[in-house]
Amino acid sequence: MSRTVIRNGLVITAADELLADVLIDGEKVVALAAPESGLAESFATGADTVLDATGRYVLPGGVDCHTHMELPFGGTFAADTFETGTRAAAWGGTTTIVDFAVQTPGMSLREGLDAWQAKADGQCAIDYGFHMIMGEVTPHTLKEMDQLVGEGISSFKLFMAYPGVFYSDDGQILRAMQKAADNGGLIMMHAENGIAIDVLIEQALQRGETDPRYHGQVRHAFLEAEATHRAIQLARVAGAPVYIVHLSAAEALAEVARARDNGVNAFAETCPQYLYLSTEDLARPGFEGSKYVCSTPLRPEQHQAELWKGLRTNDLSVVSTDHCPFCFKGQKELGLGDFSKIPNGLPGVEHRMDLLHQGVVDGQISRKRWIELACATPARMFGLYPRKGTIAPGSDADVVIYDPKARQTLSAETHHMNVDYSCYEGKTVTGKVDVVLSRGKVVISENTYLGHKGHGSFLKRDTCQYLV
Ligand SMILES: NC(=O)NCCC(=O)O
Ligand SMILES: [Zn+2]
Ligand SMILES: [Zn+2]
Repeated sequence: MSRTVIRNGLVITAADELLADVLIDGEKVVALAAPESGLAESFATGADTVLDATGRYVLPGGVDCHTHMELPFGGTFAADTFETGTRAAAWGGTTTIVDFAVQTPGMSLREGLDAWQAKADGQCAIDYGFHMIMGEVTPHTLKEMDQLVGEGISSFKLFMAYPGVFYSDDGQILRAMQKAADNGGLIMMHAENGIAIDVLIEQALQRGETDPRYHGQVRHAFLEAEATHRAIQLARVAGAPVYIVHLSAAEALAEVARARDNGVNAFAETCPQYLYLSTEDLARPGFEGSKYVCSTPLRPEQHQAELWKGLRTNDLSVVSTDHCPFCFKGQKELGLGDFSKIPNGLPGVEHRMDLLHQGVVDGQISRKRWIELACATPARMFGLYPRKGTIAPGSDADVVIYDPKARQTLSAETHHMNVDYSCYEGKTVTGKVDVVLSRGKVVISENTYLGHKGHGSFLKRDTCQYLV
């Protein structure tokens, strides 16, 4: 078993900031020691690796609880495999992902889960877990939910959008929520009124409105708010918690805030794209806007201030990426002449820690809140805490040494995601990952990837640890 010491850094967790040495034995953190205590020196005599973090932050590895490696969508597949996507995550200081296994209608949850386990097994650079997308709510799949919770797949995504693909109606949603209330599962909701959106898509296309910007117009903020409200009320009736994914509209946030003010276990995440990008990007000339097509869609810029506020008040509890990359060439281009055929999703798994840190630099959130949103709360929400999401004795040694002063310019030329464009091309941010450890192993150092596929292990998760 190898020993590692990280010396003299500012250790930041959701709860504390302290100058400390971090002592790691094998895959686990064993202690945090005051630099003047002498503990690190004696530990270091037997240590294989001593890392100096002077002037830098020492952070828990990021937990990205919403990614889609290899997701089939609109006749194509998300361009990152588990190998390339988890490697890119590591480059950006994320050491855990929770991806979505997919149950295709007509198949069982088990078949879907087995297929996704096979895609990920032996491929990942960092640890990974799975949520289950329920393509169909039937008596059989409802029963399977119990088994999956017991196997560490303790969260289930349902869709109020995409009729004919993943869509569940209110009765199906209620049944799944009742089941979750019983077995401790957490229902994750894609909250958009897909039936109404499909009418608006048809009408827009009939008017000849085919450009990417119309994707944002038909997926109206009111239809996100309406679905969010409905999901929360259904959850209340079922007596289950609900987690709204990829929230982008201020109106939807208001629904979550209102429910939370009334003590409801309603939670929501947003994503960096909604904090930094807008309908202006969807309206870029030519077909450039297709690079920004995702659902829920980007909103007008004024929504961003509301989302940052939600992150401060905890009406938004998590920042995930919803990483779902499609190349511009050959994939986004499937929607040339018809915005509804553009595969939905943006690349982002590599940049979440940096883009949120930019929120610290800009005075939007504190350093501890940064770690709470990106590491601790996602770990708690999805049953991984304190193994993941913090630096404490007994935690996995998933640790990032972060330079808060370094400047970097984001670009497709330099990113590691398997996609031919960057949503943030040319954007300069302050802060950069220096060193990343995954379960005690250095996987990124001196601008070099030192990890390997297969290092990442499957995480059997507990149920949600975040209920009020
Ligand atoms: N969000 C998105 O546009 N694509 C990924 C699938 C989903 O999360 O709905
Ligand atoms: Zn979704
Ligand atoms: Zn998603």
